[in-house]
Amino acid sequence: MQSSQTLTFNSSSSSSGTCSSIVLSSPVLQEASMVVLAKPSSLNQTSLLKPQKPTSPYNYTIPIVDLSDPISCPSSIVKACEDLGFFKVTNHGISPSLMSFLESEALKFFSLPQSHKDTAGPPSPFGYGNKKIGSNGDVGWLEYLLFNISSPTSLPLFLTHPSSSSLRFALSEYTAAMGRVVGEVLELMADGLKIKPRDALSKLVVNEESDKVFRLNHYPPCPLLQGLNNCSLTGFGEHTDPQVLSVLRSNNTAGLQIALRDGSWVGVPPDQDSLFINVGDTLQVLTNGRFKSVRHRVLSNGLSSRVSMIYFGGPAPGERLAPLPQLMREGEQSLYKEFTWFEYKTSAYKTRLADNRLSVFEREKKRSEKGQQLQEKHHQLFV
Ligand SMILES: C=C1C[C@]23C[C@@]1(O)CC[C@H]2[C@@]12CC[C@H](O)[C@@](C)(C(=O)O1)[C@H]2[C@@H]3C(=O)O
Ligand SMILES: O=C(O)CCC(=O)C(=O)O
Ligand SMILES: [Fe+2]
Repeated sequence: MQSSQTLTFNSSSSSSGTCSSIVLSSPVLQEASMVVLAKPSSLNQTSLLKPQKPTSPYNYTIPIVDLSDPISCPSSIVKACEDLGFFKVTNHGISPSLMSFLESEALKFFSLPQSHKDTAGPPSPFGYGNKKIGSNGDVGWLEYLLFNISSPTSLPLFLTHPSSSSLRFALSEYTAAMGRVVGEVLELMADGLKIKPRDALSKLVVNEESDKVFRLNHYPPCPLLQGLNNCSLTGFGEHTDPQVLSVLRSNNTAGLQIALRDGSWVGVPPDQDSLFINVGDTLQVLTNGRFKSVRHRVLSNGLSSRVSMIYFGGPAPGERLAPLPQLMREGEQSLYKEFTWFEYKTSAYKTRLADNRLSVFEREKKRSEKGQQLQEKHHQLFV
């Protein structure tokens, strides 16, 4: 087993960075003994640094769905969701100026003094967060703003201040546009799945009560990492998104990776003009596992700042979630016990980022199904 050494450092002097201490474990440091450059902080036991495999991060072609091509869209959406649970959307109609306006407003916020930003946190679960993700011990090299955009009254206090009016305006324009994109993609998906009504999926996430969450992530550069080859920093650890669909837009800084079905990781080339869609756990349930929620993470090389904005389209708290009957073949059993979105969220918030949040809702396989599976395995092995 590979041993790892520890380097704890402080980068609080970086112009845009606010992260303090992390621990490195890398092949580069194999020969080094423990080097402590700064006073350890509460996060110094967390290994955020990963040795990088020397393969090209872009050795896989991400499926592209061109929204201006209504003929090919439905089937290409379904294929991408079956193969990967992830795709890139072009010609989505969102103006580049709206995307860059929100990006610059987000950067303005993240450039404020730490003490100012801290007044908008800690996230519980909404608000400003720094390095800590969720409340169960996950950490990453990032700071973020998390908003519940389902109801205007749940916006954080700092956004109601006149000095935040541009950010508030950018957020409201952008999230409204994202709501329309999610609705359109889900209708095209229903067309591709050949199910009726067309809004069978979209109606879950576009109504008044739907649970809509929005996230602005800022991954600051990490100057002390520069020059360390083959190392990367965990910005956001691996996970699946809980909702139906998530729509991500980032600046042109790399870092996002997705897991293929065989568990290998591939880098997603950044493209600030496009949107990236993740299948979430809920869509996996609605399709009875035909679509899988995609595991993804953000690793950064510490060189430049990454800004991402993600819209998470979820159902209403009381919505009962089960595979859509229109998608079930004759005799097909649901893989999941029925549950409400409220029940799923309550359970999800007790989990760590990397956990499989659907496992508690999986149905126990019937004896006959288990027997059948064993027989199939036996057949594959010995025939
Ligand atoms: C560790 C956690 C953070 C998270 C809530 C959770 O307990 C497990 C799911 C996490 C996640 C991942 C996708 C989204 O970024 C997020 C907002 C969500 O809905 O589920 C986060 C949650 C969070 O950051 O609060
Ligand atoms: O910042 C990114 O690019 C991805 C972040 C993410 O997966 C999330 O916030 O759920
Ligand atoms: Fe995510």
